[in-house]
Amino acid sequence: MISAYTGTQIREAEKPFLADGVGAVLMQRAAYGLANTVVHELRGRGRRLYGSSVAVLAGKGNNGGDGLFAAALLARRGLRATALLTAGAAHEAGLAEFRRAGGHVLALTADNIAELAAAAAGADVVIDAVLGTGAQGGLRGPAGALLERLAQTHPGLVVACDIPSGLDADTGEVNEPVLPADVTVTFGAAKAGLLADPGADFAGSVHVVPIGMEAALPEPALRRLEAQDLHRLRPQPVRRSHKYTRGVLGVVAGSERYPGAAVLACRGALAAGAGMVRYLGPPDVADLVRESCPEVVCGQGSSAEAHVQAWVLGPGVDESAGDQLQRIRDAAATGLPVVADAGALPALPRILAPHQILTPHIGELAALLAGYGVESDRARLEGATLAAARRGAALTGATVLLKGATTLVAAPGGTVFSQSEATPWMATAGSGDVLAGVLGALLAQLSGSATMDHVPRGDRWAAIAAMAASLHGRAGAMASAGGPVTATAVARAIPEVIRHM
Ligand SMILES: NC(=O)C1=CN([C@@H]2O[C@H](COP(=O)(O)OP(=O)(O)OC[C@H]3O[C@@H](n4cnc5c(N)ncnc54)[C@H](OP(=O)(O)O)[C@@H]3O)[C@@H](O)[C@H]2O)[C@@H](O)CC1
Ligand SMILES: Nc1ncnc2c1ncn2[C@@H]1O[C@H](COP(=O)(O)OP(=O)(O)O)[C@@H](O)[C@H]1O
Ligand SMILES: [K+]
Repeated sequence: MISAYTGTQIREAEKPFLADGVGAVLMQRAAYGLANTVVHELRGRGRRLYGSSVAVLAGKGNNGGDGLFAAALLARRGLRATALLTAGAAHEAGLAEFRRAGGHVLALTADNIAELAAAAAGADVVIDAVLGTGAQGGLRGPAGALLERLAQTHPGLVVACDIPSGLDADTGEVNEPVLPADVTVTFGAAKAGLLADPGADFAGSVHVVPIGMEAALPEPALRRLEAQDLHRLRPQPVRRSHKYTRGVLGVVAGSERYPGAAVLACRGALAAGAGMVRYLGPPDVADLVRESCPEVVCGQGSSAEAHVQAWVLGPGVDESAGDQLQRIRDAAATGLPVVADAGALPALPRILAPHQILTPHIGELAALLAGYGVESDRARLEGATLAAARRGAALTGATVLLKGATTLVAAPGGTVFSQSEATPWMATAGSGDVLAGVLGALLAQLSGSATMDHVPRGDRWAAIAAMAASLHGRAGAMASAGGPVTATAVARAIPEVIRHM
């Protein structure tokens, strides 16, 4: 599991070390980790260190200090190093060490922005050490103009020191201009803003460098499940399992207008190992489900009487599908774990509970929040997805799984998971229906299972949702292998992912 923290949490954890006078030691470790990553990345690109060049953009705080010490280490390993001081002043000890190592120093002013941007753009490596966790809002002064120009020139390898400057470490919100990094080397622990959109767009791959203060960290602000977590939490049939103990899932999905969504939700559920899938919906849609997935037991009855362990509600249900909406309301009233997707979102009661998992994309979340009287246009939410998911969970009382390039799962109690295994090829119609089915199958199998004892009680529903997002993302990435992928192919790849968990 990756744990991520706000900038404030990290700074609080560092305080006792600073009081003990070991701040400089932490900075040395940070700089060493940053320099090593640069070396590793250059070698990975087939470049020799000797004769390569590095430009460090250094602000006046400790983030600039990290960058200057790292650039000094690189200069001692044979790189031509230039420091661009973006704020007039610089970290004193860092700058002195940089000069001792033979680095060349330039000071940014309002008059030499173009010249310095060109100098940085010509370097093999740019280290962005303008602002770190001490940033207050967007970059002020000529540094902003420098980053903007540099971003337009697509410089060589960009390595962000701790976080890309201008990115909010707590929220992932972006104060433009931000220079997109190929790699972010972050110190002590990942920052939450690196693992939430739009921040994640600018972070590149994230390397965490331990600096010795990790034991002092509190509960993380955000978590990410990794392969070993999926392995630990995955449903496992035992020798005497039968289909009813494996978990029966009820699916209320599809309508005359969108029959395919029912098929895709069922495919996702079957692929993720439900013991049995019961489908409820209009006769024509049921026929299509039967033809596509003969394993599914279809009916037209009421959801109040169905014997299931969990529900998937809403994929492909539109507001004209009266019977389906009634089934959705009845299923939600059973008190069983529920996945509420698409057409189910507007049909639910106002006050919900954590075992009711809403799966909106950003547009659906905007509509949901508007229903609670929160004015929120889609673009604004896109700029602050972490806050949006949290808000949705807090207002509804449900667990909210916000779909996107990064999928966030927010529990009403405050826990947030972030999963990012998916590929943009998965932005294809029906792939969300498959996710709903996968999540439903996990709920049906895991809601009473002892495997979930590993997870604190308040986090269990969110953990199951995060697991579904991870499985779905991994399956999509595997099926895509860098090319187009259909929702059906995503579902088909799920068993393979589970097999290799
Ligand atoms: N603590 C430790 O021991 C360790 C910390 N570590 C490192 O330190 C980093 C945090 O360092 P930090 O606290 O010095 O803050 P930092 O991000 O450099 O920025 C503050 C400076 O920027 C300025 N400034 C702020 N906003 C601005 C804006 N919008 N536009 C322009 N300027 C702005 C602000 O100036 P002011 O606003 O106060 O005038 C101030 O001078 C952290 O990310 C990690 O890299 C590691 O070495 C491990 C050990
Ligand atoms: N750019 C992207 N990168 C990775 N995954 C994405 C991207 N865009 C969408 N997805 C994923 O694809 C799925 C789309 O779901 P959704 O929007 O509900 O589509 P549909 O309703 O057509 O099924 C979600 O799981 C989402 O996380
Ligand atoms: K930075």
